[in-house]
Amino acid sequence: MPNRRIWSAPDMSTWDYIVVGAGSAGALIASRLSADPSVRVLLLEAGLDYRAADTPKEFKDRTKGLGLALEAPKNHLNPEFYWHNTTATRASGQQAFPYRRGRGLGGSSTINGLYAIRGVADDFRTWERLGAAGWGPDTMLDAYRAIETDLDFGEQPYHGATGPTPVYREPEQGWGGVDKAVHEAALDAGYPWHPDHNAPSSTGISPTAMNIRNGDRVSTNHAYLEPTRGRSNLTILGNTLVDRVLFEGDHAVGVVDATGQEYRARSGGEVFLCGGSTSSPAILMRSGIGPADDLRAAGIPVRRDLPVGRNAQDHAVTFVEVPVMGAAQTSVANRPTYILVRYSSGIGRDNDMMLLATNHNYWFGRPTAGIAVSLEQPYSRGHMVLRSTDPHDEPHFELNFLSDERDVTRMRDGLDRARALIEHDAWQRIITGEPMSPRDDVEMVSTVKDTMHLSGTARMGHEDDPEAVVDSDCCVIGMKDLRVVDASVMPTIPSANTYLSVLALAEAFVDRKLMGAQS
Ligand SMILES: Cc1cc2nc3c(=O)[nH]c(=O)nc-3n(C[C@H](O)[C@H](O)[C@H](O)COP(=O)(O)OP(=O)(O)OC[C@H]3O[C@@H](n4cnc5c(N)ncnc54)[C@H](O)[C@@H]3O)c2cc1C
Repeated sequence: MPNRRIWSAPDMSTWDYIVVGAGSAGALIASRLSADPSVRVLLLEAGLDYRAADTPKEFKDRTKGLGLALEAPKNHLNPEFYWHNTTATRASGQQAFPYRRGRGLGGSSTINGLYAIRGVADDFRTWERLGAAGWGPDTMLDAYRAIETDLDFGEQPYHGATGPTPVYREPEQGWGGVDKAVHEAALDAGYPWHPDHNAPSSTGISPTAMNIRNGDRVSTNHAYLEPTRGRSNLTILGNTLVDRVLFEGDHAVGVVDATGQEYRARSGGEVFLCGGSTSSPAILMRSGIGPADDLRAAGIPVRRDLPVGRNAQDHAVTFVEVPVMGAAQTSVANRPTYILVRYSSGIGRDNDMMLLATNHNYWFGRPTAGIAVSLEQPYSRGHMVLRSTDPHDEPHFELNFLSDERDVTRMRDGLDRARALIEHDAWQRIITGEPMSPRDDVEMVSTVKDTMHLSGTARMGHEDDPEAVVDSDCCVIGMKDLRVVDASVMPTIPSANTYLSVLALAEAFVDRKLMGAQS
């Protein structure tokens, strides 16, 4: 696809805001900030700049993009839309594995699985408790409302009806046979039904919401950049791989890309890193901001000793796989899952566990169906390894899944719950063979997978907190005019797939910044 730039020879001298990364958070922020015609915004993106209507067909589809990303080898993936060399070792004893991120306008929102699930109030009470002042449940609820048009429950006071991102749930007629079996079995097991998992305090069985309209993906390129990219004060530059931040003293004054090209902010302007939880910490480290020992080992002069790349969290997932009749595997658009079950284990906060109906495992190249067990509030923590100072060298992550005994206990219990559901008559009507699942904890650890929801690698917190990288205004601690605003700054991963929470975080950040500018 050609790299289309609709601007002509912008004045590159100075900018009020330089936003690095046109993904989920970056697209929203650039779009909202450029609503003020008096400021000049530069949005730099490593991947393609393209019009939303040119999104490849496989990513518009509500099923295929997800399947392709999960386990497919590199040559099955549309090369322009992924970062290919980021890797992660999920758990002790496992091999390093490609860890997928989206590249190009929309970032991961162009390739993700479209689950549109909010975190729970308890998540944001925890953020505040960990020092993220002002990031509590009320702030996040306002932001969730602002970003969405809920197509099913938009009239409810806790939903939005005019935001850029549509949220849709497939009615029961469209579910697969496995979705229906999970629904029936879970009801009989005593899990409550709630038609809207995004309603405050909801728990139990719900249809999974998706950010689609008329069956098609709505990425941040569609929702935020397409309507605003014609603004004369917003310049989007694709194919621009940012290497590091430029400083004068403690002030960030711009960035430099991998070719050596510099982009400068005007005096008092700012740099926002929105490269996502794999890239923003790497840019910080290449800029001399990170754990001092790691920086010295990489030969990078230390500008500021901060725990960048630590605190890495993702939702770990294991499976009970079951051979089922072909007819039970089909659903509208052949999507693998329309039903989930959330519950509280008693070990974590509210809704710390999730079971996902899986109509088919074509993703993994196997003919089975089953139930995925997802640990929504891990206690285990991982970290980033910067491979080199070359910006083309993507980082590696040691995720350390199930390294905390509380995670092992909950995952073991989750597998038991999934196996119990499969004993139900509803399953016995569709099952054609023996269920398969990890036989013991060792097998569980050796087969656990990630969900590509990496968060927390530049954690928000109080500026005196030795574990914090940014303060509650997302400013890098000890530096000036430099902020990180993306999944990296989440103090703990929310108890849900991360996309809506990243958008809400970016939305709340812009509100906070604009309020600050007025006061
Ligand atoms: C395959 C996959 C499936 C997922 N499924 C779901 C799901 O179903 N539901 C859900 O809620 N969440 C899902 N997620 C997670 C969710 O999409 C992410 O948490 C969220 O989109 C992250 O937003 P972000 O802004 O932090 O980063 P991103 O959206 O990844 O944006 C980062 C942007 O920065 C750019 N960038 C990075 N480095 C540089 C650099 N050096 N210079 C210039 N640009 C740079 C990138 O190319 C990208 O465009 C999935 C993620 C993946 C990868």
